[in-house]
Amino acid sequence: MCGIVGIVGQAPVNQSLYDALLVLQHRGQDAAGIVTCEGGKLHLRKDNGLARDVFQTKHMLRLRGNMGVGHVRYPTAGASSSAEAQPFYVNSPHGIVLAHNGNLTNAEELKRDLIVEDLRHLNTESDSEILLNILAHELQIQGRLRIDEQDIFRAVAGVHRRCRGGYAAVAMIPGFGVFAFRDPHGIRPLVYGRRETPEGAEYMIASESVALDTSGFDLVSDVAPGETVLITLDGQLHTRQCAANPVLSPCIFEFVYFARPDSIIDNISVHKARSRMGKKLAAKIKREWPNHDIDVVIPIPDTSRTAALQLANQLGVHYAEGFIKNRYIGRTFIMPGQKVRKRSVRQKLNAIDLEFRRKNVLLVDDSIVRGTTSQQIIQMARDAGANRVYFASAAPPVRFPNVYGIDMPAASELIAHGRTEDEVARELGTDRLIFQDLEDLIDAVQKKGKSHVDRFDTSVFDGQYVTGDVTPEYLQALEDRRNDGAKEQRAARSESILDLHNSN
Ligand SMILES: O=P(O)(O)OC[C@H]1O[C@H](OP(=O)(O)OP(=O)(O)O)[C@H](O)[C@@H]1O
Ligand SMILES: NC(=O)CC[C@H](N)C(=O)O
Ligand SMILES: [Mg+2]
Repeated sequence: MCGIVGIVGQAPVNQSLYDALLVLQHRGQDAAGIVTCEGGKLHLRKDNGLARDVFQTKHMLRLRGNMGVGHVRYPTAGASSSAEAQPFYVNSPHGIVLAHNGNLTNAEELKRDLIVEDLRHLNTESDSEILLNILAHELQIQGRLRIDEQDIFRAVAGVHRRCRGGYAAVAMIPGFGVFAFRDPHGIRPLVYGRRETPEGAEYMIASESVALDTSGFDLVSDVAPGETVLITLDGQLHTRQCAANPVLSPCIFEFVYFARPDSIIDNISVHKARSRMGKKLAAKIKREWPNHDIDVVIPIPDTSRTAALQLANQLGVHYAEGFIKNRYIGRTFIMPGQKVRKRSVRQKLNAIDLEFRRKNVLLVDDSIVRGTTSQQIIQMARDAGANRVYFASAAPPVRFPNVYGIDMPAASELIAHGRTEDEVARELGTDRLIFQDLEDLIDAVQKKGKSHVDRFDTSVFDGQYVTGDVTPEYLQALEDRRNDGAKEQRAARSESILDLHNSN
């Protein structure tokens, strides 16, 4: 997953872009970048690392201009080298900058077409560079010296015709404006908001509404699937549906894990969705295990807290924070490589023994993916003196790869792949394991049928991919290319940067 942001302001936007990236950091910890536009000139700073490390005062001072685009990266294609940090830039036509969240499923085919037919050069293995070049080509064939909003809408329509997969993107053209588009299934989230200033209105487009909140922008709307939202330099907003058959099917895993709880995605509060997941899980426990002997419910910080608290309330069981999280360690799931993920769980979480000693504990997590966290946490609970250690997951077992922007490329690395729930329980070493049912998860996110979203991408749970183009051969090739071993080998090769002048 990645976080993206774009702003058209009435004053310098560097600080607001930086602030937005800080609150979107949970979506990507590998690299960060900002491009601003000052008159006809673009200023770039991007590198590997967290936003707070990538942007020093000297960089911020150079990021001048009243519009700009920012990105925090969690790689799902190519390598994690700084050459693939975003935003990407392409010189022709007009100079385009782009930041992308998601993953294209027909990247290989597009790459071939770009090189052989569109005569374009690609310098990295990133699918985002492909997306940018498709956009550039579709704009180029409009053949206009002075572009207007119709040219942009036609170019994005071309992107939708050619690209498959998940893509929420923000782009910028010097002297023109910032525009954003969401794929025809709306798989990845994207919102925009408005802020009034004495000089006039300013707009921000971002992956999550929390970025708008913290910079004082009022949420206007989600970008609809297939829609383009364009803000010209003079502050005019234009929107247009650019896809032939848009069908909103957002990724349900955003609600389970990715998004911040204080965000609202497609009109659904992530916090409330997680609370309802806790309620549903409690109902399942009451139904299937009426005589349970749970003494205490303990969440695995951070993401599971909301669901765990509700679960405890519904069961009428004591809730305790038995694990303390080191606030200086980031999210472990989105770290690159299994070795660092494993080490980080232990550095990140430590048990308070007295909450465990001689008790039957129910540990609650939002999801079990590779099992890295749960396996270690169950052992830690035993070491802390727990009598029995039960485990509940607010999501169903993750059994299938994700192809739309979450780096779960290899089925063989998923602990529940090809295993029954009992086998997973044995593998994790828990005395009892309870998974949420998929219908209950959907119901929880859908506000019990009250939401306008009537379909989600639930592929990691049921193997049904909403774009309809994901074949077993594609999944096999993805697994071969991006399993942990292959990624390690790729990381060892250094890549060259061909880009705008990058401040250092
Ligand atoms: O089964 P696994 O492969 O371990 O993945 C699942 C775990 O990873 C995530 O936590 P993470 O530490 O990334 O972030 P959090 O602090 O937001 O919970 C998620 O919340 C689970 O705890
Ligand atoms: N997680 C994402 O959204 C990744 C975006 C893009 N596919 C990349 O690897 O940089
Ligand atoms: Mg977690």
